[in-house]
Amino acid sequence: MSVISIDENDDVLKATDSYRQQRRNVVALYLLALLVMTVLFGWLLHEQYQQEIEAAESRITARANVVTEWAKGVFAQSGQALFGLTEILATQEIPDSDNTQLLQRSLENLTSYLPMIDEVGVFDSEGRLLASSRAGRDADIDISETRFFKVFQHSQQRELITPLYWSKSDQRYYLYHGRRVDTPTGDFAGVAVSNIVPEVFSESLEQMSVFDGESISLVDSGLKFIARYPIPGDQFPVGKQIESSETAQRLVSGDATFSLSAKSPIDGRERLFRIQWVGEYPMLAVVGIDLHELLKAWRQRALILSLVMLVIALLGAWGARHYLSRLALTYQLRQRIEEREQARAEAQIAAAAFQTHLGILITDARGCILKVNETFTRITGYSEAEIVGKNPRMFSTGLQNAAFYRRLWKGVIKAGNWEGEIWSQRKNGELFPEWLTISAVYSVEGTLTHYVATMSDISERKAAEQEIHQLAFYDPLTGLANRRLFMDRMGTALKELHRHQRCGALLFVDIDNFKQINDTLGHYAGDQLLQGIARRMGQMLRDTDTLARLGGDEFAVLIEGIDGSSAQTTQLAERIANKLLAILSEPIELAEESITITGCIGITLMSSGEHNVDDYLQQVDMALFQAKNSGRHTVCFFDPAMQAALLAHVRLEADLHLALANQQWQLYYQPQVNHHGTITGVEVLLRWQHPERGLVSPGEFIPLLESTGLINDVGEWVLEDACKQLVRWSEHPRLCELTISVNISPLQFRDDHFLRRVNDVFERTRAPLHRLKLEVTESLFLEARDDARDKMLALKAQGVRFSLDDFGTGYSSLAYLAQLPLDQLKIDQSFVQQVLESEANAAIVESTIVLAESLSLEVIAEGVETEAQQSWLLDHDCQAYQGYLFGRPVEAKAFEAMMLA
Ligand SMILES: Nc1nc2c(ncn2[C@@H]2O[C@@H]3COP(=O)(O)O[C@H]4[C@@H](O)[C@H](n5cnc6c(=O)[nH]c(N)nc65)O[C@@H]4COP(=O)(O)O[C@H]3[C@H]2O)c(=O)[nH]1
Repeated sequence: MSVISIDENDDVLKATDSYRQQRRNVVALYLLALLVMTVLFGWLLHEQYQQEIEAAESRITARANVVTEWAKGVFAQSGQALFGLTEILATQEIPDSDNTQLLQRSLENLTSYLPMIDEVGVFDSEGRLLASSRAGRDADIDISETRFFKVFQHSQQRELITPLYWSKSDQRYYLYHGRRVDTPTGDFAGVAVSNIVPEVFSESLEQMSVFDGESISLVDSGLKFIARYPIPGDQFPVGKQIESSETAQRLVSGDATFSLSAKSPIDGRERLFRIQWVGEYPMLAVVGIDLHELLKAWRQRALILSLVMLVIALLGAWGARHYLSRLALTYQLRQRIEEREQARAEAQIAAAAFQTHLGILITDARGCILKVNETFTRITGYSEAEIVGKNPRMFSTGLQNAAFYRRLWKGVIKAGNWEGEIWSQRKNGELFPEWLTISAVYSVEGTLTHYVATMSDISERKAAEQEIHQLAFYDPLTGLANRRLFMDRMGTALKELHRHQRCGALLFVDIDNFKQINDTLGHYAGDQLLQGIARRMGQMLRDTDTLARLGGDEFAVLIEGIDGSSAQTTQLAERIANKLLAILSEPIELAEESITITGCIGITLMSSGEHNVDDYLQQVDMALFQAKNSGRHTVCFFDPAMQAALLAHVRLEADLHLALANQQWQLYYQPQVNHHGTITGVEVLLRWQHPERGLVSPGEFIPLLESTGLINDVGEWVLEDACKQLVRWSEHPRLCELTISVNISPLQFRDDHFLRRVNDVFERTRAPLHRLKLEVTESLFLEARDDARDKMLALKAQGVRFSLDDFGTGYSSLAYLAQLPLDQLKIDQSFVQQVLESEANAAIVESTIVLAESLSLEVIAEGVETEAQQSWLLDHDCQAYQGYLFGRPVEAKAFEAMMLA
């Protein structure tokens, strides 16, 4: 499941993101469309509004023009009347106050034709009323102090109309229209004034037809109300001041004609006003149109448009919502499809996982088998149908006890799972090991629902492991434990010994002359022999003992857990060793031959905590070495003294390597005399001047030199030093006849390079070889006699002589002796020293002397210590001697001093 979850989560997240993005886009698109539509509709309404306003403006402007023209006509009529009057007065002279009747009648006639003029009067140049069209008008009226009169009196102004003017005498407003009256000479003669009644305007306005909401007003230059249609009523009488600061401002700023929107101070309705001066007269024509009325149609259209927009918006919202819900549905569907796909993929994976190389068994919480896979069937042989409903207990073999199963289920309950190796059984009853994993499955609520067991048949693996184990820890030939396992067991045994304060024994068994048997009878027979021996020893030993083959013919036995003293352990080990030897020596049939073999056994005892494995192995090795050195069919216990000796031996061996480089070798010379007691020669004897141990005897180190191969180098040094001595002595008259005998080890002699090395020495030293005697021992001729003989002959050809040392101790064949180019026989000191005491020795010495004589060889007796011995030897015709009686081995200087004394 986890394999696909990451990718699928990514997909789900991507799909969700995409869905949300789409949703955002749709909402944004809708809002944008709404905005565009609103802006469009707004713009449209605004345009229409503007058009309405502009149309209204045009209309009220036209109406204002008409009103203006009409008002101008009123003033023009008044002006013409006054013009005619003044013209008449100018030609006829103004009558004095006493003759005004004619003028008054003219004035009365004039007013009767001009209804808009309430009264016409003529004032003289002093401002006194001369005549009036109104009968009974007070003759004392004087206007000389008015600004109106003064304008005419002091300027050439011909005509003037006032704004509304309150007539105190008449208690009403007039618009006074004055015209200058000149004398025939052109001087100021007075003023003719007509009183225009403001009501004349309202009466005329009433005649005009107005639209709904339209108003036409006339105000004077001081914004006092003159006339209006529709009539405002009593609350707005003529002369009432109209409060409109905006209009006042515009007038002050000099605007002759303008429009403005304002609330009507008369009826309080919002209007668009057109205001313009009536010509040059102090009057304003104000045409207003009720905006509410004006925009009624526009508002209706706006309402309709808004409704349309709302409908469109709603439709758009519905469409968007629908689209979004479809989108959501698609998304949900897709999600469901994906979830289904995912579930299907998971189911496929689960199914694939179920069909794995592992056997799978599923039970319910009570352990009742619900399902198994094919691998399970393949491993156990049970088909699903055969075991569904059963309990897995049917597979238990009885090889695991109840405690094991208790631990198993404890693990499952505690940790949720358990795994381990367990024995199971197939349908055919065959038992097999399996690796079993049991896991408890819990629901989300934490209730145990199932157990899932996976298993793999590990019988092949176990067999392979067994084989590997066998190969790693057992000897393939005999089936016994190999060295590795033996070491391991030893380690374990030592720990056990330490823990329980017990004893044990370690035995090494070695077959005598196994190599010869192998070489003689062949390797197959050798293998059979080893197998036979292993079998016999195995049968003899207890199960608790470990028998191992360490390699070749080397067997080891580990005996553990002996509850006794070391003496008892020794006895037991010895008894076992002797039994083993007895078993070994029983005849065995090999290659159709019955052969009897022997062996040697080394034993070491193991007790608690004293030594480690290596120590015990070393000890038992020494014991075996000792046993082998002691001859065939021997048992040897490890002896600490033996270990000390061996250690000393090892150290000595190490020191030997340094001896030559450090010039620790020294030659001693022991005289050889003839029957007159004259020194005829010397035997060279090697000494080792050890820095710590002092002078070391050749008996200790010669065998070591031989075993390490160092004998070749050291022997060459001895020969060279002896040759140099010969050369030195040959130059001295009293020493020049002396011979020098040099001991040559058989190993040295047998070396392939022996002749070359010796010749090199001869070459280097130029020694007189006829005075050089090489002492060889009988053992030289045990093997490769011909080779030894050839080498002797080669050297003999150069004048070198040969003496056979230690004669009588070896196994020399007399017949062969005769063929060797010997010059001297040296009777071993063991015979010489017992010659007087032992008849046998005397007989040997005697016969040796006879033999030497018969072979024409010289004879010399070594180890002569007493004169009695010498006289016996002389009596028996031995005329050369060497021994303490004549001188001990000494350094060259001491020897020379003795010779020259
Ligand atoms: N008890 C007693 N001993 C006497 C008497 N006269 C001589 N000897 C000892 O007898 C040994 C004679 O030497 P060997 O038989 O060749 O036996 C020699 C010889 O086999 C070997 N050896 C000594 N030097 C050399 C050498 O340079 N090369 C080789 N290969 N072997 C040597 O070591 C052996 C022992 O040498 P050493 O200890 O020097 O012992 C010498 C010598 O000191 C006597 O009257 N009484």
